Amino acid sequence: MTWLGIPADHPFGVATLPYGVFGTPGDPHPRAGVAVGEWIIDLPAAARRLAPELAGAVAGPSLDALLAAGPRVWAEVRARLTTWLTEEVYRDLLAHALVPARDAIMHLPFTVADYVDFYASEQHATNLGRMFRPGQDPLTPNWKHLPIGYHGRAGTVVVSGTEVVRPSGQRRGPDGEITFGPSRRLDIEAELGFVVGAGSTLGRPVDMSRFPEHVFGVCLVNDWSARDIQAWEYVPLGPFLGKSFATSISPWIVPLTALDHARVVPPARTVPLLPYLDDAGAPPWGLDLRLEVRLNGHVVSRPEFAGMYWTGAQMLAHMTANGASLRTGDLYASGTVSGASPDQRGSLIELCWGGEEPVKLPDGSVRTFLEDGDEVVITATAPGPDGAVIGLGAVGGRIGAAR
Ligand SMILES: O=C(O)/C=C/C(=O)CC(=O)CC(=O)O
Ligand SMILES: [Ca+2]
Ligand SMILES: [Mg+2]
Repeated sequence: MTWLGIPADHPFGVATLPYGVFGTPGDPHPRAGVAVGEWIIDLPAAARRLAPELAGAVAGPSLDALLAAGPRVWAEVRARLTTWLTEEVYRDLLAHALVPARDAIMHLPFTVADYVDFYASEQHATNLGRMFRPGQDPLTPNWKHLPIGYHGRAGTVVVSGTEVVRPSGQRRGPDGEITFGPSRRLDIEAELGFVVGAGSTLGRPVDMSRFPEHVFGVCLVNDWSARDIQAWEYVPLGPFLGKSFATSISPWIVPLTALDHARVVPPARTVPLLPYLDDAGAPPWGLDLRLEVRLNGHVVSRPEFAGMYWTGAQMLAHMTANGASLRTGDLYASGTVSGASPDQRGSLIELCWGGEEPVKLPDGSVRTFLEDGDEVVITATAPGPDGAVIGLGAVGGRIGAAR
């Protein structure tokens, strides 16, 4: 219980304590904050007064120093925050560092080093395979042997709320004609992002068991995708301009430790895995996260992360299996979270089946792909201790007309 008087089921209760970077109209300089209820704890201000030895780790205009500080410092900061919020003696001492969340302007929380996107949902991969590669096996032969991924564009990762300008590019029309112009099949992908804190040494693979030592936390990701540009350009080297124009992330990074109660055993593996990916009997890293995707305020999908075939720990091990090193600020996303039922699909191309089955919204409007002015918001929650709800906040973005 906290003296702040937050309802037990608040998604940003004391069991969550996510980290972000904020400014206020009165004090716009970006600084680290922790969301709790309807408040943000100004982390540098709190540390200066209550924990000067931690001030260096939470200083600066981003979370970069905290990410780099490593798991011992992450645990220490979180323990202090919990003490400050639950022990009455800190009420007056912390008061100066509390800022109303409604006043905050949120910034990109960390410097994105590399950005990798995986493809970990069997249902999504199957659905896309059917649409993009009709007549072939929807799952490629490698799919159950390794978590497929590609390197995306770190420099165009943007914070929730940033306008997404409709991309232009080459596309092939139904008659085979090649034209250049604004995408006509602009889509979303609802994903979970893993934020790397502590880096690793070049040449040394990172074992699955080291996942919590390197991954600081998670955020929500919308991997905006121009399906017409993608379909024409991606053979044989994979996604390029169809996805690099913008990738939105939620402003609050939920620490991995806040998801302890959400850990579940991932789906049964139907193909034997090589030792570096074999997680049978290992501490499970499936995550019971419930996502919601809203288009112009209407829920269009409720994907469940627990059904993802590959876990964040396996993705980390695979990403470094060749000796590639991790850097502070690396972001890797799960791939689109899609479930087995049609109302659990994490992209519009699946929800409208390539345009054949338009989605009807309760306000009478109909969508296949995104129109200018459309707004997409993805939220998620997970179970916490003692019935608490762990919120991941939201990632939202509105489509602006092509420039
Ligand atoms: O199957 C394909 O050719 C394409 C798949 C995607 O566009 C999905 C992608 O970015 C990975 C993912 O989000 O699962
Ligand atoms: Ca994706
Ligand atoms: Mg993208």
